[in-house]
Order: sequence, then C-alpha cells, then structure tokens
Amino acid sequence: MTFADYRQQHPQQLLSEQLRNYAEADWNRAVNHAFTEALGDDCLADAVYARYLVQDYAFIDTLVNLVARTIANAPAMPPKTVLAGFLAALTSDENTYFLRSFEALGLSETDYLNPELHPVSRAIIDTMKTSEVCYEDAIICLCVAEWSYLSWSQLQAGKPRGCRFYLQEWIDIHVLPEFEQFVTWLRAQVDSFADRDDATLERLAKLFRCMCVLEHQFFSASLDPASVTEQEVPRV
Ligand SMILES: Cc1ncc(CN)c(N)n1
Repeated sequence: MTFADYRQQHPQQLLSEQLRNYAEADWNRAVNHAFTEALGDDCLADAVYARYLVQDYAFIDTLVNLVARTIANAPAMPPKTVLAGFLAALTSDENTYFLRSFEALGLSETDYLNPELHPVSRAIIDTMKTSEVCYEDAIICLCVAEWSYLSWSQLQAGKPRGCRFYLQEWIDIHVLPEFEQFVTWLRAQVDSFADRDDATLERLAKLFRCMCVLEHQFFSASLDPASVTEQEVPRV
C-alpha cells in the first residue's frame, strides 16, 4: 500500500500518527525490543551495554551536526530556539553521561573514539548526513530517533530502579519532561508537513520507516552484532 492510500483510509489521523502507524510493525519492534526490556529489567550484561554505548557515541557527532544544520535551515526563529535547546542538552548533559558511563564500564578513549562501525551504525550516520540538507527530512529523522526513545523509555521507567547508574540514567534522560516536550514539538513540526505534495510525503514515509528499521536493528546488533547483516540494512 502506498502512503497516499494509507492517508486516504485514515484521514482523521495527524501526519505523525499516520507515519507511525504506516510503519507500525517496525516502530513496534524498535519500541518493544529485547534490548530495552533487558535494560529496564537491569539484566543487560555490561559488555553488551558497552558495545551499544560505543556505537551510539560514534554518531553523536553526526547527530549534533544534523541539529546544527537544521537550526540553519529552520524557516523561523521559534524552531531555531527549540532546536538550539536540544543541541545544548546533547553537547552538555548527554555528552558527559557518555563519558561518565565509559569510565564506569572501564572503557578508555582508545575503546570509544573511532571504533569499528557496525553496518547499522554506518547506515544511521549516512541517513542523517543525507537528511541534513532538507528541513523536512531532518525533522523526520529526529522525530523517529527521539520519539522512539521516549516511547521505549516510558515503558521501562515504571520498573524497579536498578543500581547501575548508566542503565538507569539512560532511561531517566529520555523521560524528562523537557525531553517529552521536545518530542511533542517534533511531532507538531511533522504534522505541519501535511500540506506537502504526494511525492514528498511518500519520500518522508519511506524515510520514517527506514529510521524505524535502523532503530530496531541497532538494538539487535548491540545484543548480537552477527544478527544483522550488511544486506539487511535499509538505505534511503
Ligand atoms: C540509535 C539511537 N537513536 C536515538 C537516540 C536518541 N537520541 C540514540 N541515542 N541512539
């Protein structure tokens, strides 16, 4: 089914809902993954979390650049202000979270700077770089990345707190009220794209689904790098 067909059948939904529901199977795989379940249950092995965190830190640079470019491409001051707030959080609290966690996990700069990238990490970096030239594409990438993290974190946040700060804080960061407000804002930006032409919306739907697949593959590859092969990784 094309996204245009899906929209015609569900005209009452906002664009962000239509995009998520059109990509439902992959969205659900990302938000209800065995990796995030184990993280919330405090039973993820340190070695697995370290592997995840090293790959995640490898694209923080790309994410920061994506947000910076999106500030430059934003059509007005209000979106620039919101994105600048997110950029500040990424480059301060989130960055120091990674550094504190690496230290606690016994990882040195040699381990976490310039690691060998898994094909999924490479694809996320490439997708973000390709998307940063267009405001709509960049907002779709950010929306999937941050909305899916808010969603899985909300599912895990009610569980008994574990004692490894790096697991607990990763959930806490993604359920902060200001983070939830940022996701609400991203969804509203996406909703405002509803008047774009069919070809653009079809492209945005493809990008949205691709990002959902990359998010769940990223978790799978963290549990077992061999479980996701280069051929299975989608490219936009
Ligand atoms: C793969 C991935 N996707 C999203 C996020 C949330 N910023 C993240 N840290 N890592």
